[in-house]
Amino acid sequence: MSSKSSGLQFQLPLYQLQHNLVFLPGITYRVLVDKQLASELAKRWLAESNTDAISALSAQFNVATRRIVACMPGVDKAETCTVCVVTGFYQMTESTLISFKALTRGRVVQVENQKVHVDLELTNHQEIADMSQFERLFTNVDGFLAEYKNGASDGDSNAKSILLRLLPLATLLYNQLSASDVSSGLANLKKVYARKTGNFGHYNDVLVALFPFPVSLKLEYLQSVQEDRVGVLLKALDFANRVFEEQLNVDYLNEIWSDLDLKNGKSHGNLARSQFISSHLKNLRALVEQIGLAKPSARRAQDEEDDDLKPFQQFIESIDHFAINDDGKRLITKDFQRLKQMQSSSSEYQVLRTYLEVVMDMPWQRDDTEISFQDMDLSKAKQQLDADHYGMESAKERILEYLAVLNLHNRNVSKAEPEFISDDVATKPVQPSLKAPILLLTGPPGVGKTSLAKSIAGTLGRKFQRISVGGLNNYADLKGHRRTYVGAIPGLVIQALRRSQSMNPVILLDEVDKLGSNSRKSDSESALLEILDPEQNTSFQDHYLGFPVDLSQVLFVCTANDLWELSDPLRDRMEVIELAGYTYREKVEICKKYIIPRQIERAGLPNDSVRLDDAAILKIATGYTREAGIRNLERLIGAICRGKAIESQLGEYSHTVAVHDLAKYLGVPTHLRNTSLEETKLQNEYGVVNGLSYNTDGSGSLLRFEMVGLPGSQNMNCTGRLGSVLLESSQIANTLVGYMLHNNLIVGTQDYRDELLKRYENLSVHLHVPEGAISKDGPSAGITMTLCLLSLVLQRKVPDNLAMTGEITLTGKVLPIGGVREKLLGAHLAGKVDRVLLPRQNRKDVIEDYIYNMKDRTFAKELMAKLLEQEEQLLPAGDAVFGEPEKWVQDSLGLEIVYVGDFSDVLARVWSGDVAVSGAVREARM
Ligand SMILES: Nc1ncnc2c1ncn2[C@@H]1O[C@H](COP(=O)(O)OP(=O)(O)OP(=O)(O)O)[C@@H](O)[C@H]1O
Repeated sequence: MSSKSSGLQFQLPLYQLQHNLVFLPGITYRVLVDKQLASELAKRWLAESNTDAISALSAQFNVATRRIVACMPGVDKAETCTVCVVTGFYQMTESTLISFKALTRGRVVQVENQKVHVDLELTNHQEIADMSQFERLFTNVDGFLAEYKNGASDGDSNAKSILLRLLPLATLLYNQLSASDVSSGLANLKKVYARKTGNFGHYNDVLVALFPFPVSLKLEYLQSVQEDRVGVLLKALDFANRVFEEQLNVDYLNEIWSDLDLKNGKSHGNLARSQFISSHLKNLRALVEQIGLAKPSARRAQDEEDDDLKPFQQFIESIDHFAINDDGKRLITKDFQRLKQMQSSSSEYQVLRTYLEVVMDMPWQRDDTEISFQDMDLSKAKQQLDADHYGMESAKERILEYLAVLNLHNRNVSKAEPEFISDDVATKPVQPSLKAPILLLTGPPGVGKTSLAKSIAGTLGRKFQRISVGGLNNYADLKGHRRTYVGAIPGLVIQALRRSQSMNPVILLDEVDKLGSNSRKSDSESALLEILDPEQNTSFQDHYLGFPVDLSQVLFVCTANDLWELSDPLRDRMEVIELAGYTYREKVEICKKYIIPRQIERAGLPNDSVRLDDAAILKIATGYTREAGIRNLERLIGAICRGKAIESQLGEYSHTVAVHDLAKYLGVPTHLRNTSLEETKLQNEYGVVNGLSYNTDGSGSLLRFEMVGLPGSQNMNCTGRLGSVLLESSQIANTLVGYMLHNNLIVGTQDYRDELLKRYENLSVHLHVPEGAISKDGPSAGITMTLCLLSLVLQRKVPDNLAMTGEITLTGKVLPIGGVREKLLGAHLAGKVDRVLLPRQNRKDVIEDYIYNMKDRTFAKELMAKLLEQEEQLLPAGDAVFGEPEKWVQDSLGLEIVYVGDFSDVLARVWSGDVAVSGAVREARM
């Protein structure tokens, strides 16, 4: 310190200042001190206050109080301290406010046991030769304060000054320099320095204390020896002047601001500016906090915010290890940087945060983890499929084939040498992509499509996710909404991956045939095509994520009720596995083996506590439900089990449920007796024929065609929501019957033929197909309609135990139709019918169905080859056949199949030869 030591040495109590505090003589400082620390300090002062040294010191500085303390600046091994007198001591709730009036500097001689031995500086003499730095400082301060103030009051008119206010340093300085005591102090000093001569020691101390110089400068000034002190001060002034003239110069700032446009282009200029502003605000906050202006709560909020972003930060730091597309990595990192700059209260912050949360929550594979495939034991997979599902042998076989293929794929993938893209990324092996075929399970509702898909996931040990795509109208549902939309979310596929927390789950796309309304169908379908196409789905673009995602490890399984509702491109991408409905016998078996045990468990009853006999199950299947699948059946069994659960708690309990108990649990059956096919009292049943239909839900059913004749002239009126193809069939029927009558093709006397023709010519008919709620279409009612009309003209009843299906041509030829399996099942489920007329060419379908249901698959395939070979020989002759497949249908469905090649066959079979046509109907072709 002073080269001239005062020789006045004192031992004073020590108060260690915080690191950012430097006390300079001539100023009174108020400091908040922890309550406990303050009381310890007070004790020390009191203990020391009666010493002679303190009395002498009080006298020296002419202070009344004897509470004198040496305040040490917060640096290691400080050489100088400030000797202060405590002028105030105010107890507050949480802390104590102490006022220190700084008296003089003291050179630290020794520090010991909370006491400091100091050599006091008694004089502080400083003269200044050149006052220009001081003048410059005051001019700069005045100019700065005015400019800053202008910006605050001018509104938008003074854009330059607003820029100034963006600078944290400017705001900080303005806050400090415009504080009332500082500004009045500076104004007084200005006057003092205007005198230009004299001892400025005391004023220099006050100037340094008042002016917001950096703490390091203040410390240097405090510790400097008297001779050097002016030099240090001038250095500080020069520093401050340069800050005002360069950093806080409005024109200079304006240049930087305009530069943002030049560097980033006009379109990105705004973004750059907003970043500029937000970074300044952030810096400002940090600065304000640093000097202790920010409230502790604000500080805490900032800390919390940083903590809040920590998981994102960690994710970004390790992003290179995740199997995320390079574009994606870049985008995510950029978005995170943007998030950091944003105000947490802004709405965009929330949107971006949610986005990053979604991205982070995706089950990204780590690049360094190798995908390991376990070889699947196919016999175990078969066991599991058998354990989960009854019957459906062919479907299970196809699934096993599929699993075997998958297994081979996986083996090849794990054996394949990892490819390396280039030397610089050589550490990242590229996983060869797996192109698994996509399965499509079709069939009526409740036949086990969903549960089969679940079993596949189970056998593969993969997670299972179901996405119902039925009714999806919007492309964005599958592919996500762009982030610009309010409430945007990722598409269903990405959501499924996120839910399953796996990049290789089995995803079931349910009801792909019901995708979208007609007008929007192609939209959603093209999204589905992209997802299902192995070539495209390695880089699937979800709009929300905004970068490509690899879906090639996902196993997609689709379900549909009606295969033909799918567009060709979609159908072509998939391996179709058809599931048929169940016969009554199969339903009984499934009920006993699967449904009843499952429902007993769900009802919380002990095993085997509900026993339904076969007759009761059959009654439920025929009287309460008549569906192709077993969903309702299961629901009803569930109702019985719940009824039993109540009984078990009320006392009397019997395990068995017989037919007569059913009403108690299930109420009135939906089908009491099949009355729909019985005669009415109003008229003869001429013109009523049972057709067979294939419904949009993939099931088959019996459809009654009614035709009534009225006097008229060959008008035909059709009702029952018939589609255009059915209406065409009715015209064909009319023409064909007319042709047969006009050409006397019906065998009989001429009078009889004439009478038939007359009857036909004076007839107007009305064709109605009941169940008007359902729209009907398709060509397969050709023979049914023709027979209806003929039955009316001949006035001959068609047996009601007979049902038929087949397309008819104008030449009377019967053409094959689709959905044979479902139609036969529909006839079976309807009851009453025991004979079915099928087009001869549909025999191959009956053979297929027979083979489909055989348990021994190897034998089944051999048999199929044999049967098809026979069929090829038999078919051209159009012979009537009744072989093993027909016998199987008779045994399992109770239906006799009769094949017909043309309409004469139909007549022969329906009326047992009583009605015949002479000559070949084929001659009608002219
Ligand atoms: N062969 C079967 N063996 C055992 N249980 C079966 C069988 N078929 C179906 N189920 C059971 O029937 C219920 C309904 O099946 P599921 O939901 O899979 O039908 P679905 O064909 O997917 O119907 P939808 O087309 O309406 O979605 C399930 O509980 C399933 O386990």
